[in-house]
Amino acid sequence: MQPQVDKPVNMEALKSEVRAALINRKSFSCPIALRVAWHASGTFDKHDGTGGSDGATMRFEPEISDDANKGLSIVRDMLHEVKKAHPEVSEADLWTYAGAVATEFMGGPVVPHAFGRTDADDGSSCPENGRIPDASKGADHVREFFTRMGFSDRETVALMGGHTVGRAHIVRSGFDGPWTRKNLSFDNEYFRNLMFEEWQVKEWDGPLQYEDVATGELMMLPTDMAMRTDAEYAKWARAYANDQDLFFADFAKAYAKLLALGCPEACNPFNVPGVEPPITPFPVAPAAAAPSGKCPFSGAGASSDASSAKFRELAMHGSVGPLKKATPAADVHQLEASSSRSALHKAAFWGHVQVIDYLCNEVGINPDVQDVYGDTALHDAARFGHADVVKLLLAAGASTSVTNAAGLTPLQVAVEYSKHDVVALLKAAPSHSRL
Ligand code: HEM
Repeated sequence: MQPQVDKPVNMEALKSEVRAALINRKSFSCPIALRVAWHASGTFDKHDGTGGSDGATMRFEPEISDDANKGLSIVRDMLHEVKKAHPEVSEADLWTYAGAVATEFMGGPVVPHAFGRTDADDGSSCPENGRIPDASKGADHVREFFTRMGFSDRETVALMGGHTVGRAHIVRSGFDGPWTRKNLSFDNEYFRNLMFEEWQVKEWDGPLQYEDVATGELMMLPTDMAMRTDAEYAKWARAYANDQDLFFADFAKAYAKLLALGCPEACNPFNVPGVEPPITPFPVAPAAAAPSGKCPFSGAGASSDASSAKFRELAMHGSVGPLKKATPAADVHQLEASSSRSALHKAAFWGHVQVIDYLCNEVGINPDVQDVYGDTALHDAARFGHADVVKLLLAAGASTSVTNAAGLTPLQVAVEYSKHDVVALLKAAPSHSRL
């Protein structure tokens, strides 16, 4: 078990540092932080007490390679500086805390959260893969998985309301599109869309998903549709569509319960005086088996051009097909006014290899443009360990010698974030500069 530093947590500083890590001029990462905390916790099995967020086991094999967790390790890197500044907070606590406060940052309810998780040393306490529900399945599957975690139907539907923010990405899950129009705001739009819009099967060459009949711009997964077609689930989905306060109250309790599953007693936020109890009690796991230790962007500012902003957004989401279609109408070199970030920066940040290939080799975007932090696309790719992106950027002639506002070259950034593959690539790269 990782050594714990015994010092009180400065909650005010921690919250504002997490906020700055998730909401800044590079990205608005609250939705993915909400999802990471759910995936870290949603492996819990009430029958034997295995799984759950204690141990931060998503850092290790096999959990790190579970298909469901594709693309999620980036959040750990986003929180790297916060972890460094707060050695008294375990990674396991930091991930769940980030999920809880991300909800609040997006305008959602305050989610009760308590510390006390520890970090495992290795993957020996990882649950087996396949414990996160499969989006292509129906109500029976959803009920089986959430009952295994210890949730009632009402709590399950409230938790599914997490899809009111963020979107699906073909490159991560194979699905595509947002559930809501205001997908960086936490509200009950997911339930209003699900229950009051008309939905049809989307005609495309991807997996089964649904689109709204009126515009085709919104989507639902098969598991989302189960919240409408299953009578018991639909009762709660309708209630939340009609009453946002009820949704907020139920989501806060259900998500708080989720984040504390399988964790030491200190992490149970409902033990804190004044915090309302969860809707149904915590599942009691057999003691012997209990694990011991383990949004403020887009905005092409003054030079605003909707097509160019759309182009950058598609690059950010890794949607290479639509990006190609959007190219003729866009000023592909235009930088986002608020951040000086190009489409290349945005794709490099999230590791979208196909988009980088297209932008470097067909569009010809200058890879050495620096954003407001002085970072080039190579700095962003190095920070998050996107080795394949680094290779493409180097092949496109990206400079290895540009320093960012912190005085660091891409190589120094990769060393700081322990991205060993990228360090090797950058050390082997011929040193050159276009500047
Ligand atoms: C039956 C259960 C669930 C299934 C099958 C499911 C499936 C998915 C899938 C396929 C995606 C798209 C990922 C991507 O392509 O980037 C996604 C995204 C997301 N999920 Fe779920 N999910 C479930 C439950 C939940 C719960 C309980 C929460 C939170 C309380 C949640 C929060 C999110 C968020 C915020 C995103 C957007 C992430 C982003 O924008 O990067 N999901 N989910």
